[in-house]
Amino acid sequence: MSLLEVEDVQTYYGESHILEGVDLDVNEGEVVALIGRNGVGKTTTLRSILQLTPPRSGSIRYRGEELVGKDTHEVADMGVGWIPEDRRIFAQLSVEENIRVSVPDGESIGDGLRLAFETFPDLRDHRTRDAGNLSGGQQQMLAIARGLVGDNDLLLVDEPSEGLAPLIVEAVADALESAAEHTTLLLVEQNLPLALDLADRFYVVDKGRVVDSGATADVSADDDRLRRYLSA
Ligand SMILES: Nc1ncnc2c1ncn2[C@@H]1O[C@H](COP(=O)(O)OP(=O)(O)OP(=O)(O)O)[C@@H](O)[C@H]1O
Repeated sequence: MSLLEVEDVQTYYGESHILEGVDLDVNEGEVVALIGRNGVGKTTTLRSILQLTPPRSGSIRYRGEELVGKDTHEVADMGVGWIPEDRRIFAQLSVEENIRVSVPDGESIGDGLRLAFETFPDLRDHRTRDAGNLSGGQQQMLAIARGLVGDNDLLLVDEPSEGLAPLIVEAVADALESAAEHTTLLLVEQNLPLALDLADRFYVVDKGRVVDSGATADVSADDDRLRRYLSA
């Protein structure tokens, strides 16, 4: 049994049929990338898993348990974390406070801070700064750190490199690699070389369906196999 099993998921926004039967699996410990053009349904796939936009039909099982029909907070409580495109850190809170509030009730805040700062030493250097004053890359690291200390076994990460300068993208990639030592990652990433570098396996989404998948070791970023789905 895979950690996450998505089967024939059909999701709508109103009457717009966005996901037309998405199938994918994520195994424990893996990094899996969802790739594809703008607007093909990658974010909607993550939102469907989280039950933020509940699918109209299909099945999404996490550790064998059906998520469709649950509330988002129940999915979160089961250990599925989300790092959305807009990162959603608390700009007015310090780096440390942002991490503290992500540690679930009953868990050790000290352990959470240790994990965050060991994984992202850069954040330790800025622990008292307001998160809103961090660079875009540091904010992304903080968002990932918050996901990590949230006691999540699966993190859904949406476009972590978006809007970041190339040097910062490298730092975020390192951060995701560190995160992957602790948790399973399902990653939406438009930056194909980055996605292939980070992930063990990929799924190509096009027009609301998975149209290709495989091991990242078997493809390269300039393969026609991938390019034909990714160029505009
Ligand atoms: N809240 C919404 N209401 C209506 N339509 C939406 C909504 N959110 C997204 N869509 C539409 O659903 C389709 C899929 O969007 P989605 O965000 O999943 O794509 P994506 O592959 O993640 O691309 P992007 O990188 O642009 O986010 C798009 O056509 C988009 O316009």
